[in-house]
Amino acid sequence: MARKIAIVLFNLGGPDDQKSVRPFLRNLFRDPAIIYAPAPVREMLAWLISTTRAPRVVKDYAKMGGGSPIVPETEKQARALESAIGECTDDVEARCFLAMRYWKPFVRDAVAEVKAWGADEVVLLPLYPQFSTTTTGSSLKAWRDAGGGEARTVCCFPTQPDFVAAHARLIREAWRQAGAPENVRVLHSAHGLPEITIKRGDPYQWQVERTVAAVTAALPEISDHLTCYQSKVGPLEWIKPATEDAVAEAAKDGKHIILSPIAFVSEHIETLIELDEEYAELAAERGAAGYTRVPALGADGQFIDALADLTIGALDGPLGLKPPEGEIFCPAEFGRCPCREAAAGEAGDQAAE
Ligand SMILES: C=CC1=C(C)c2cc3[nH]c(cc4nc(cc5[nH]c(cc1n2)c(C)c5CCC(=O)O)C(CCC(=O)O)=C4C)c(C)c3C=C
Ligand SMILES: [Fe+2]
Ligand SMILES: [Fe+2]
Repeated sequence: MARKIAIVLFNLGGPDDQKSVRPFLRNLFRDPAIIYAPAPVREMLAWLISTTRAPRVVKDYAKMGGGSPIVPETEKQARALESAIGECTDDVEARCFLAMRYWKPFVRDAVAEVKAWGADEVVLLPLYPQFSTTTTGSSLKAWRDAGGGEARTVCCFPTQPDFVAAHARLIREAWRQAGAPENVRVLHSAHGLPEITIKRGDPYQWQVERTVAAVTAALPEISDHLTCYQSKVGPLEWIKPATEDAVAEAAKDGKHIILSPIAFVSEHIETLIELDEEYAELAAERGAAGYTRVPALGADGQFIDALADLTIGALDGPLGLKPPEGEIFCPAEFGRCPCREAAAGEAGDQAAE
């Protein structure tokens, strides 16, 4: 009988209609991985921020048909990944389950569905290429808290070769479709984080830089690249440069901007509204020579191959968390990356043998 492999795809989730915008935001701001404050203060802040932010954000979701496309987009990735695994392995029945952190289908729903299906093996595959305590860390904790149990776990994949090649190809295609302008600057835009999160040892920014270095190396025909960070929320200092400032600066320098979402793997509010509307308008206002947005990876075949490779690699490995690509470890200052914990665990096991 074929081995039943459950692949759990984690992402942030998004409201599916107008009335779920506020509770979705409330779930997000209640997360201790997002707001570092004692529970009563956090609960109060979550209520306050979601109540005041929702009316503005509802309008943005309305432009996308009322809700976020993140679940339908992840469903497409899930079906494509099931086919890809089926093509490269015998005796395996692979099924993907969606586990969204702040809206339906929730992580606890995925735990129940995986159990009901009767999986022989479970692979946890966060759809966040770069590890952050605010995303992957929070999702894996939610999995444990919901009684998901130990499973083969992909930590992150910032330099997975097919992932990097897919990004480079989509950037090259976008540039050529824009007429291959010479005065081009590629802005690799990642979701930002508060500086305090990085100071506490979050490896996200370091990993984003590794992704951009690898993608840049695969694009020798374009020499001008910049990494920047978008979607700032709240009063804290966030990591810089802000994408907004990078767009304005590139426009001032007379550049054609190619904007690539380097840390998102599907289209959602922050690509369709922030990149396609807000920054496109800013670029036009400031007189940029052009503005071309590279699509998110979505169900791109080469990206799906990357996910299949990560899944098969995880199945070949031990239970628990597998360091990214087996060997890349974040520097010691980023102690909150679980790849360091996994490495420390293995070293301990070897010493005990
Ligand atoms: C303090 C707040 C936030 C941090 C830190 C943060 C990190 C972070 N988020 C993503 C990916 C996504 N975020 C999305 C929406 C979203 N994120 C925040 C706040 C923080 N994110 C908010 C308030 C929202 C909702 C929209 C809004 O009010 O502006 C989404 C998309 C959801 C959708 O509905 O389409 C994604 C995906 C990453 C990768 C990340 C850190 C690495
Ligand atoms: Fe976010
Ligand atoms: Fe790491």
